[in-house]
Amino acid sequence: MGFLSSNQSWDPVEILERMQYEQRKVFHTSFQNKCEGNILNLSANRYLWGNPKATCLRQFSWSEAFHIPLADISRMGSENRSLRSTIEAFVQTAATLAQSIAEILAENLGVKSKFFAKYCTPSTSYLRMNRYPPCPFSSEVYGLLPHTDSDFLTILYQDQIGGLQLMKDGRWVGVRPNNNPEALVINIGDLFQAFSNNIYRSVEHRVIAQQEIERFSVAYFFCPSYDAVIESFSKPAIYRKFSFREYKQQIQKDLLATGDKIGLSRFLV
Ligand SMILES: O=C(O)CCC(=O)C(=O)O
Ligand SMILES: [Fe+2]
Repeated sequence: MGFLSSNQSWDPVEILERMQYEQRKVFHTSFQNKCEGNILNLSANRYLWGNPKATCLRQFSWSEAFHIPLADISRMGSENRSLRSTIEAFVQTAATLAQSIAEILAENLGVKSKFFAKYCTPSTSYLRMNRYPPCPFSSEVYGLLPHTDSDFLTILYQDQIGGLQLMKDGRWVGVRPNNNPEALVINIGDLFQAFSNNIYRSVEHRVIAQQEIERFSVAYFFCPSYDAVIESFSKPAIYRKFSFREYKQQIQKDLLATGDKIGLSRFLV
């Protein structure tokens, strides 16, 4: 048995180191390969770069990503065996953590809910590997445009470079990389904001581009199945109830029409 088949016993630091190594390897293949090859053999090529809707530098994200529906992991072939087993190990840990945090956050609202166990599973969630290449005009362009995440919560692992910022009391604040190599960033997403009736807020965040060095991060988006209905735990509800499918479709529609995600304000009562 090789090292990679024994991932059950990897410790967390090992998983994160492996993730960084594998991520570098796949991003450092040619642009053409990433764009045209569907190299991860997903149900559709989920390689993204920049922002197709940008009409000026300020609207452009100086980054590339693989956005992986976790239901597709089983499709990843033998040429990606080590990446796949690393993602599986990462997901196993992140999924357990996300489930516990979601339950604790719900209990804190006084809700003892089976919702997350029922509707949010590893196969309904997503993994996004991000790379931010060095940017010659880093003061004029974002690494990743300001946005909120369209999920319940996000578990993010960032390397030591820095650049992530979040909006706090009307100001952008840096989320500096932690010296602890196991540190993860937990982010509340739009769905928890709706579920908690604005008690928890989906944090707006962005990534600053770096001039000299590349940066990597990996995000686990804790999402429900498409038919799950998200509804406020208390009355009167600020947002009408909606299915996750409806939410995603509305975001796509708005993105196509305006170039921007409008998000929860579409669902105000
Ligand atoms: O790279 C980061 O630090 C943030 C990534 C992020 O916000 C995302 O993938 O949604
Ligand atoms: Fe994000």
